[in-house]
Amino acid sequence: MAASSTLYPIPRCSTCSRNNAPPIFPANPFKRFSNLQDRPFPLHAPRFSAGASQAVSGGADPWTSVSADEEEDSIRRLQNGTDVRGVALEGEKGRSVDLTPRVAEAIAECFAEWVRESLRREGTPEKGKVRISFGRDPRVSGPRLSTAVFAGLARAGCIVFDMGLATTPACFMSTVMPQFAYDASIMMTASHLPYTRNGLKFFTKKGGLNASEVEEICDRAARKYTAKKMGIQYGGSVPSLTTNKVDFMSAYAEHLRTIIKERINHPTHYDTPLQGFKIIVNAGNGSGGFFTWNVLDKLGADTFGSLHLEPDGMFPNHIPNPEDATAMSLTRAAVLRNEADLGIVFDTDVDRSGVVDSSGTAINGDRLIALMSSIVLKEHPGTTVVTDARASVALTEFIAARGGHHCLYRVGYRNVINKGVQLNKDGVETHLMMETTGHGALKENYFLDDGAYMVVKIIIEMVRMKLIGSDEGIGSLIRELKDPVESAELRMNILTPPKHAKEMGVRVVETLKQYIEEGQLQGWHLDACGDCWVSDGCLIDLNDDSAVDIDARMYRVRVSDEVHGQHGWIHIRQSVHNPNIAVNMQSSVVGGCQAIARVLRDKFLLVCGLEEFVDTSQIYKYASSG
Ligand SMILES: O=P(O)(O)OC[C@H]1O[C@H](O)[C@H](O)[C@@H](O)[C@@H]1O
Repeated sequence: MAASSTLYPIPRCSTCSRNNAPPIFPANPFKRFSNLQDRPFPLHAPRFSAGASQAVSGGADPWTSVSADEEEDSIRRLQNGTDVRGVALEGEKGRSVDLTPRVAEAIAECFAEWVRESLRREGTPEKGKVRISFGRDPRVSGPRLSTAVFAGLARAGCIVFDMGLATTPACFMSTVMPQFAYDASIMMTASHLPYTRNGLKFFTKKGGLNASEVEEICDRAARKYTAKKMGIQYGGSVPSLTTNKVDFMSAYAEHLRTIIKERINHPTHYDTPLQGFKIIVNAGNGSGGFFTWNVLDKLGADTFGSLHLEPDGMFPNHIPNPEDATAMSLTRAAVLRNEADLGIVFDTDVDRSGVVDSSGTAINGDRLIALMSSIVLKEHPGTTVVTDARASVALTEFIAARGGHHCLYRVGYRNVINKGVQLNKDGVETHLMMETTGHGALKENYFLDDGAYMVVKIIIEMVRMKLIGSDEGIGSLIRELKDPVESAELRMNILTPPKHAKEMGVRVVETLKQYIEEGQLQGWHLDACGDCWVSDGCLIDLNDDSAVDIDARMYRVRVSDEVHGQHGWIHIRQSVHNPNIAVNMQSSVVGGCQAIARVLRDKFLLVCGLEEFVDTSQIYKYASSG
């Protein structure tokens, strides 16, 4: 979207109720910033040209004549990074349902059209109808929305394969496993978000769609929805709805079992290599229960004491999320109670995981990355590991001490994975890409973030250690990883109307960058370099590199003071999912994060003139605490 000339309404400040501040935005809200002037922000995909739309509909394009309205905007806003996410059920204060069956149908139809166009563009010979698989997590809105998705896919002329309850990585695998090899797949999930939410993730054989591709699909769906609502004819009649039920999860589970058996190659019981191991799974009532009965049990593990395996779309126990404190502490307790060798925590759709070792230590975030790095570095000495830029300095040291290279990159699992793909293309061997949220992808596994596959790697290592006579357990592999002395994550909600939130997020983040570049925040220096495999960590985060699909503005800043020298960092970015700005900090000195928050408050927020547009209460509270 080009810099707009819109004057923003002055919102009411949530903390002080001021609402009569003079407008601070000039006619061009980006005028003050020379680096932003005249540069279109890639916040919205351009509208399709008439030609492009004709290619879709095969005739004159009636959509371009439909003017945008608030409903269209709300459909476009369902794009959340690389996913579609929205409210599917009533029950959230201040939020109405925006992911309705009709909207889901329009999005599914547009995805199918997009797939068909992509296949044609790539010159893939058409072998009849496009085949699309579909899976979902157990959310209560799932069955109703699924019917709508099937209708959208059928309307676009696809053959639909219904996998039923499935995981996100399994959906991708259904496009590459030879006996299935669907052209594309859709997973209906809202990951760890509350039961009222739902969403869609899209895959082709090349992997998950990027943010700009999802943006394009949502934009098209918004116009299709409006056209339909206005009664404009844009396609033939809806074909009769037939879906083919397919038991893909059994095939996928067998695939995981085969990997475990082959790689452990147990000398005495090849088919049951997990005999003698107690493993606790906490599926959080999401889609991950299959891993217990269809993988671990069949390989001989004792999974007695596992938690929340039954799918329940109301998630009655806790949020299925390896970052969730309750999920982790319940799993730790179960591991200790049952004297288990390992505990596993999956998120709802199993693209993320965390583990607990036999001593009850939670291994998620940086620790999980360290554990996976130590395994992968043994297999691929000297490899580069890509993570998001919220990883600790200690993690960089841990990877370097094992001969690896650490590339710190943009937050967002797709960004991290794409960076790894790019590095490999550039000749920099990169086998592991992991986000601190628990998304982890391996080069050996299609660069796919698969929480179950990550756990498979850890289990194989655990058994191998035992086979060579070590009783130390997998926790011993990360004994040398130091925890940061302090770390904090705070949020600043954006107070503008939703349609301006992205733009305001850009403005706040870029204004802070400008202050830092001008030296107004003493001891703060932007962390950026152009080399991706230096051993002390690196960060390419230019935000305006046209080669990179920018979904959110973000910067990491090194922070020093006169007493300690460089003692920490602050990472500031637009949230991918919500109208807020995320602020992460780490420091190696006690009180360091609070000192960073004070500088942010006093030298930036209080003076930048943007305070009216963001809720700074969390920063203020943290800065003045203690
Ligand atoms: O921007 P936020 O709201 O913090 O969310 C950011 C996170 O969202 C999801 O969980 C994605 O899977 C992560 O890759 C991303 O880092």
